[in-house]
Amino acid sequence: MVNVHCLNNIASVGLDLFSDDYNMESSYEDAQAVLVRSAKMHDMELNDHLLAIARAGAGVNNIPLDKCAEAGIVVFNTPGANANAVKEQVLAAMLLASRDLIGGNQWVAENKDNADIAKATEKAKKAFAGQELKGKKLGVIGLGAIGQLVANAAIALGMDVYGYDPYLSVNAAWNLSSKVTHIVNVEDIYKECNYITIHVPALDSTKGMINKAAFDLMQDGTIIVNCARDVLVDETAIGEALKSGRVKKYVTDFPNPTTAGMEGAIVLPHLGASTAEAEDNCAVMAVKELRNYIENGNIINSVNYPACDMGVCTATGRIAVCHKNVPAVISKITTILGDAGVNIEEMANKSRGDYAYSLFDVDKNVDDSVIDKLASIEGIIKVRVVK
Ligand SMILES: NC(=O)c1ccc[n+]([C@@H]2O[C@H](COP(=O)([O-])OP(=O)(O)OC[C@H]3O[C@@H](n4cnc5c(N)ncnc54)[C@H](O)[C@@H]3O)[C@@H](O)[C@H]2O)c1
Ligand SMILES: O=C(O)[C@H](O)COP(=O)(O)O
Repeated sequence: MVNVHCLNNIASVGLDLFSDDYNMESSYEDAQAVLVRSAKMHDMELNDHLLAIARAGAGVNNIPLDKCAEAGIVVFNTPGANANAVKEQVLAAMLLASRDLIGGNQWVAENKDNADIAKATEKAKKAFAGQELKGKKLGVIGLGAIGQLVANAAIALGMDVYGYDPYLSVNAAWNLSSKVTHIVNVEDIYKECNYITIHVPALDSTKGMINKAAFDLMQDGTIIVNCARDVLVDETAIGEALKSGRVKKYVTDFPNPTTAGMEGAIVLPHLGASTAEAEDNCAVMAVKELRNYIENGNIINSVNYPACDMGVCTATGRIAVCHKNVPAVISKITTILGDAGVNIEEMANKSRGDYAYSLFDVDKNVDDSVIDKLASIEGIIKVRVVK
């Protein structure tokens, strides 16, 4: 039985994919597999039997990725599974920032008892007039799963779209409309665009990237949309930019003591991925990733270990090894297996930064003493008999 613990609510359509071999009632302390959305895991203990964590979503800044890698815990996310939900929210955000629908709706609520509301409307409505998206310049920073969908949708709405992503994957580039103008210096986005939306992960290199220097380059009345993470925008600087009129509206999905109530900000309670469709997609993908890792040792969509996929094991046994990406680990493993009379039928060895992962399909069952010998090799983090 494999113990599973959910740190957040995970859609049942995903959880239903676990077979009877999984115990869904496990505590966190006993879990071998954990499912999480935005629960913060940085200060949580990582138990010795924890094999994998699946983030049902995109951002993984709530998970200590290096600490997990060091403990041989493979962390997965679900790339693209909630991208359409966020794209639709970004479109709504741009519209809410352009047309004062919120103010207009509030006016109606405040005047609901006025018997002459229909007449009053025609006088009052000029206070809520707005501008159109068509023909405006939109800068998209980060053209991954979400950014590319936003860019393409904005093209369809008649916007002039500028895209910036120095690490753009080939797949993302293929999916991007050829009408998107490729921007090499992010400063050009700040200088040129009426609307700017950011879709990059929260990393040391991206924190505070939209800062005072960026606002100083912008035109008056720029609209900023942030459905990625609060830390990407310098919130003191955007408060000042809103006061000066450099920024007309800041739509953010991340309330905190600074943004909640900030004048000129439209603040949403982290709703980007909160659609039934996105929650289902993320849950299904996360559970499939966990099962594939636990049952086959395969790693697909990890954010701290390399991809490694040998399909379903047809040999007698399969051994999975999380290890440091250092010389001679593989030769030491093959020597120990050879000395034990075990033949390797197939193997894979992949690395990612400081860490590596290897799978060995072998012709006989390997006893505990051999596994212990493998585990004692310098640089080996975790050895698991998958089959
Ligand atoms: N509001 C929500 O509910 C919600 C939902 C999903 C994702 N998110 C956030 O949005 C982020 C992006 O999600 P995604 O699914 O598009 O991820 P993704 O990994 O598909 O795309 C991220 C893109 O950012 C690019 N990038 C990285 N550093 C950059 C930089 N310095 N400048 C420009 N581009 C850079 C990468 O090359 C990549 O193409 C997530 O990391 C998460 O924080 C929020
Ligand atoms: O990174 C993400 O996928 C989003 O921020 C969604 O977070 P949630 O799953 O907590 O809604």
